Amino acid sequence: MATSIQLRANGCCAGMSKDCPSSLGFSSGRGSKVVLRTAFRFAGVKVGSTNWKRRVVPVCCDRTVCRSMEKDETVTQDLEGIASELSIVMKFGGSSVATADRMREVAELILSFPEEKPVIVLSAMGKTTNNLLLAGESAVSCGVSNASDIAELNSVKQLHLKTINELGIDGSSIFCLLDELEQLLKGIAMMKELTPRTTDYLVSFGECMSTRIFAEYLRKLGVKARQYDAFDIGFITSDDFTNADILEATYPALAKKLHSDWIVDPAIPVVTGFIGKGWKSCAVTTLGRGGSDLTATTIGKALGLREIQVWKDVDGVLTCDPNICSNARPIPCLTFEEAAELAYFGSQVLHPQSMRPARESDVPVRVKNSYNPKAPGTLITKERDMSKALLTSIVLKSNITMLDIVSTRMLGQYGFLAKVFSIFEDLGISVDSVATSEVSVSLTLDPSKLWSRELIQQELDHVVEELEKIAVVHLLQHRSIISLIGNVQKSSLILEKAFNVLHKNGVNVQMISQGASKVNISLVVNDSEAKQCVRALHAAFFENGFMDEAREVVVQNGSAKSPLFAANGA
Ligand SMILES: Nc1ncnc2c1ncn2[C@@H]1O[C@H](COP(=O)(O)OP(=O)(O)O)[C@@H](O)[C@H]1O
Ligand SMILES: N[C@@H](CC(=O)OP(=O)(O)O)C(=O)O
Repeated sequence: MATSIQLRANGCCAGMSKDCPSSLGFSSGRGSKVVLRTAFRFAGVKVGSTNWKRRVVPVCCDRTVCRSMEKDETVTQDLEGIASELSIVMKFGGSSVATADRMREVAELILSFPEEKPVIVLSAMGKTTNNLLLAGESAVSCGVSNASDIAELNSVKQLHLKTINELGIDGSSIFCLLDELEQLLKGIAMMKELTPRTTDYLVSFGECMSTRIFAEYLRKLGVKARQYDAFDIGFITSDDFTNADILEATYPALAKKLHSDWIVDPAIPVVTGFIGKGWKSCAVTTLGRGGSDLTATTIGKALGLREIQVWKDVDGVLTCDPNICSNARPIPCLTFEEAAELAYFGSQVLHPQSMRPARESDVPVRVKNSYNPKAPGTLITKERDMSKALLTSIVLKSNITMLDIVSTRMLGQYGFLAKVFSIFEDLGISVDSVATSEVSVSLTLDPSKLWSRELIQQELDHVVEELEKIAVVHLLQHRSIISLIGNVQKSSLILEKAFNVLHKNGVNVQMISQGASKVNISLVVNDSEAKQCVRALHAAFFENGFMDEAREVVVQNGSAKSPLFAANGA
């Protein structure tokens, strides 16, 4: 049963005690956390919840590790050059690699950080994913003989061929993929159906092409680069086509593959964002729209990297969607919790699940603008100084459905809420926000279930039918959730200001919910008035000197030092 494991890198040394094989003490050194995490992943060892301060790491030994323990082996793994070499992950979204010129600029940007050894994650070029989805839809009804003429297929072909041409690269791998894509569309036309599984295979061509083109272009510039399809290197997912979850086995598999390739032959990895491999089906899956952000944070966690950079076409996470408020401005710092809430409640800037791996591994995420690299961007970390923070961002999620459910039974009856939620569970419908009293509950349903598909009227009718067995139900459609993300410790001030604005604009709030997360207050209003409300709230909180006004009130009240009225933002 005895064992000893020694891990050394960057002046950090770790050793597992013979007497206590389920925990591991280590002598700390610079970067020891990262080194150890990387080491464990590399060795396929699962680490339980860590207590780094006490220098004890509980290790959940899986069978392979236990086996090596029984042999009383001493495993010494010199990690010099593993944890230190690949340092950051840089993800570039579709807008950042939309054309040959953009690819050139991105390559230049990457090379302007010669001290970094980055893992690159790319999305499909520009609107390629949308075009592939439209091409698939057209194929279902166009007939086999017309499949080659689908307009969106030709847009995809033209964009990629033009890019190859302009970058002056060989591109033979892309010609093969474009042929394969056309065959696939003919197949869809023949079958007259497009299943979620085929949809994922279809859209995967976008990332497979963009990464091949970019890696080849880097090589043309004299930079060693290696292209990877995520489904070949250990991105193991659930089989929920179009919206798959990353499974735990992904982390050690990825670390092993990327590290060992690097050791044998160092070359910048260029990895397809957005896609994975279903663990049962072994078919290509996708992580939901915008899923390349999640690819990047998964790699950051797997390799224990120093930083995850997500390069977009805006100066970071903004105080509001710039398409709604042209005056939206960048937020310098956010916590993982704030960013996750913002993403979950509809901000398109980050994938809803993408903060999870970063938060779990405590790797900071930086959101930057590839069109304006000098802009500082947004830094997302575990904690930030909230004493000066009030409202961070306003997020709008439109076209949601709200249900008002009032129990038909008397006050004091137990089990009402349990019954309501079991109905949603049985029907597989996710609930967003909830406000409740003892005999009634109002809740909102996400119609798009995180973009994977629309809730159809039939499903809604069925929910209402089931709920009507125990309650009086009002189904309210065309509603919007306005989420106020910020310091909910200061909710009274936020709500006072918000309701003032809404009252002035003649808007009646139909539901309020303040989540346990303490970073989000959600207000439900009619779709028709939502954008106007968001603009008015943004103007009041971020544009009209509200904080100066608030400070004045405090000064008048003789409590100028109250943190409630400190300047907004980070
Ligand atoms: N709060 C917000 N902050 C920043 N961008 C936002 C916000 N809400 C919506 N957006 C939109 O998200 C876009 C960036 O996300 P996305 O299109 O996924 O970028 P990429 O394709 O480069 O990854 C921006 O162009 C902007 O229009
Ligand atoms: N190409 C995929 C994945 C992605 O992440 O894209 P982007 O980074 O451009 O949002 C999509 O359009 O959904």
